[in-house]
Amino acid sequence: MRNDTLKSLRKPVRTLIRGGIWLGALGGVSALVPLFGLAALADALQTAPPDLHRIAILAALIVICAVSGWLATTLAMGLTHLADERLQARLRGRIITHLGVLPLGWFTGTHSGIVRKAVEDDLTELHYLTAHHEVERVRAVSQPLIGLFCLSLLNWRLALLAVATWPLYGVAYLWMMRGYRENLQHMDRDLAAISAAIVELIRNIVVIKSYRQARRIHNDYGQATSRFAAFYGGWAGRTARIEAISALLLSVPVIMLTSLAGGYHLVTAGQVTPVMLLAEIMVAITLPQSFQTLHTGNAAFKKAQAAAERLEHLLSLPILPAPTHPLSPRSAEVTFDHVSFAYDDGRPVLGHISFTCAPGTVTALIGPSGAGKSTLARLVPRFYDVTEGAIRLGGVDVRQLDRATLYKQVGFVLQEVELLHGTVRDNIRLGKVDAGESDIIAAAQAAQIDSVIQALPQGYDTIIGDKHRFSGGEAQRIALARMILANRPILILDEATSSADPDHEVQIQAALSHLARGRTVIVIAHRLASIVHADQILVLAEGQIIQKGRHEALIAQDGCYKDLWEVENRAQPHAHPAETEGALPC
Ligand SMILES: Nc1ncnc2c1ncn2[C@@H]1O[C@H](COP(=O)(O)OP(=O)(O)OP(=O)(O)O)[C@@H](O)[C@H]1O
Repeated sequence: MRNDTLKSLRKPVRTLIRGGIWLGALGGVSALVPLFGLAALADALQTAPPDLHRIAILAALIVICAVSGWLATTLAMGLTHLADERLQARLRGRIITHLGVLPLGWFTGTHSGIVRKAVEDDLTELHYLTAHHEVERVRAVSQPLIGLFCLSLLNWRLALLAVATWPLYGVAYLWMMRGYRENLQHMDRDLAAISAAIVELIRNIVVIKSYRQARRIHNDYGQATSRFAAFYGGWAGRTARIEAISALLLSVPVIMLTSLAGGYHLVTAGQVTPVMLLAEIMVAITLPQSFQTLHTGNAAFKKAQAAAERLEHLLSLPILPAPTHPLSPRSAEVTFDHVSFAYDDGRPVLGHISFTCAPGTVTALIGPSGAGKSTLARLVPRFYDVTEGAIRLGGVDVRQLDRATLYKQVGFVLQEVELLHGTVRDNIRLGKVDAGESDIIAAAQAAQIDSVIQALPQGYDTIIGDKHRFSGGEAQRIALARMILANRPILILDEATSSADPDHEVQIQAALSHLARGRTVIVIAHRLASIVHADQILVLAEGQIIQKGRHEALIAQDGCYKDLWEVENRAQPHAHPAETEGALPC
């Protein structure tokens, strides 16, 4: 299965790789000819008088074979590098295209690591395999085989002599690899424990320090590293000793000594000539390199297989289906028609939700944490597709709109405001790429952020993330300015005031009022005070709408909303949203 994945990924460049493999084999074999040629040359030089014609032919043959061997190898590498380049370009293209059609919801999870790993690490693993390993491997296999075959043509004893130390090496190698897989898994587990301790330390550093728990976390980290050191020290020590012995068995001096000792007997017994022995030595000393190449190549191959599987997984993630006959919405009305939704785990998050947002009205969603407010709001711009029912924009199912039309209709400002690395101007201009300076400034003014930007030494040219960082509330107002510029008829605002302090919240509310004017807005709110004028308030609990209506109507009836209103009014005027929310009675 693993091999199939790798094969199918590399199928488009298979011909180039095969060409590289054949040329690599040719290069490996050609590189052997000079070795035998040198031995024959030594023989020719011994004869008296020297046969100059034979010497010249041999010398020319040696040079031609050495050069053509080098050429074949270079060409082989050229072909495999070309294959790799095409494969990388193709895979990058496929990744980018696929990322472009994945549901937006996929990106809100913790998936950025997968994309980074795919684009950086996994493609690099494939690079080594495609561009280098195939040619190196075919050389590593063909050279010893042909070398030994030629030696056995001269005298089978020479071929045996060339591999005399191999059985000992084989035993040492098998000994070294005993329990390799289990030990590797053990090592992975220990390393994962160390990583977890580091991640825990970094992620929670503020909490850890403020509660003086640094020592406990250091202890966890210390124990994890000690466990790893104890295990790895034992394994690596044993392996290193055996590796040293096996390396010695394949070292040039040991091979030469063995060849000379064995060769001496063969020469004195008249079974081979000294020149034949010279050829044997030259072949024998090239063999360990082949072992080394096969050994490292095998590890690279396994890594590439795992990388191919990860890439295949990424590329096979289900995409957001595109309509075959896209339609256009007839108005900015939003309708939820018996919508149910469950994430991949299958647990129902929303059940049979129905409501309509008339064009140009504000609908507020409230409810306890985990009620499904964000999920509901994110279904409109198709972060995910509904499991049952339908969401319609201007009477058209969102699944019948092509992506460009959908995003032209629906704008969203989410909990995590994303400002890109670039100037403030460019960040606002994202809303409308051809916007002029006056439009940008007008949008920033409407979003109550212009004065903050103007006060910066570089104003709208300030690079975000370089020397300047905006506060959460400021970042949100920049995102709102962007949205004002984008001028979408339908807006989804998810907890747009959550990271603002009370002073900033007033400004954000002003920006929101400007933005909401004349648009259909669905806003997730944590403070009821900010939504008392909403045209419609939906109270959600456990994925169901439990109350619906305007503020006045809702506080006039017993229920969750009235309780919440009382809790909020009893609480300190500027309670943090989460505090009020934690006190939700429903
Ligand atoms: N990507 C996801 N995969 C699986 N379950 C999820 C995912 N996102 C949210 N959930 C679950 O769906 C339910 C509703 O979550 P959601 O974020 O929509 O609630 P919420 O009312 O917006 O909460 P909050 O006010 O805390 O943001 C929760 O049980 C949550 O654990």
